[in-house]
Amino acid sequence: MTPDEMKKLVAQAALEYTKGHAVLGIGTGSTVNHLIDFLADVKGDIEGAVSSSVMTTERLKKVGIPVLDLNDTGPLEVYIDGADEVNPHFQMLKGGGGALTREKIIGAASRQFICIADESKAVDVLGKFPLPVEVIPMSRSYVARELVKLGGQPVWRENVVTDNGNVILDVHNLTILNPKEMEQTINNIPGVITNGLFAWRPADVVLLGGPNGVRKLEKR
Ligand SMILES: O=C(CO)[C@H](O)[C@H](O)COP(=O)(O)O
Repeated sequence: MTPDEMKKLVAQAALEYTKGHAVLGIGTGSTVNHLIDFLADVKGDIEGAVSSSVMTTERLKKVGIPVLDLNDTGPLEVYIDGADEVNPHFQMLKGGGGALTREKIIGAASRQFICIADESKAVDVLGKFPLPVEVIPMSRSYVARELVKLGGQPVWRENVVTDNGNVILDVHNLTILNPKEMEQTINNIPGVITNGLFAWRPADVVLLGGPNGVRKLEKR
């Protein structure tokens, strides 16, 4: 089974969590794209979705699902999104697709965060995948120097402008033994909008797709 087939499998399994909810929060990425394709088949049950990126907005509109403003919907019951890494505490490293800030906002505004990923994303310690940090353009070099002081090697994701008009530094070689502390420390650097650690707001349910099917991990 290819990684993409595993993503498709797990996306289909996530449909269970959309039942009974007229408004959904929808993340960004190739796994979520499969979910949107499945949602197209049940769109009669969906009033609309709050989208975490321009890419997701376009895809939702294409399949005929109305895109709603989080300011109008109020708190959401469920947010479904992928991850670049997820640890045994359901803390995630996200933002490979550059949508981390809106993803973090919708995740925070939702009662349940469902993480969908292929099983290669499950790790013991976060940080092998470079940690994305969204920064205001004028602060890029300053923030990069501060990230070096934390032991990382920031690389500017050149030619990428986020949906919020900012830039991204991908931080390599960080040892993230305490994800909550690292999330807070990086977010305290002036110029940082947010970073891709989802430690303070971990997932509530993790669905992992693998060759033997979907493994469902729920918090006790
Ligand atoms: O955080 C993200 C986008 O900003 C994605 O959820 C993450 O990069 C996983 O993507 P994919 O489903 O394509 O593997």
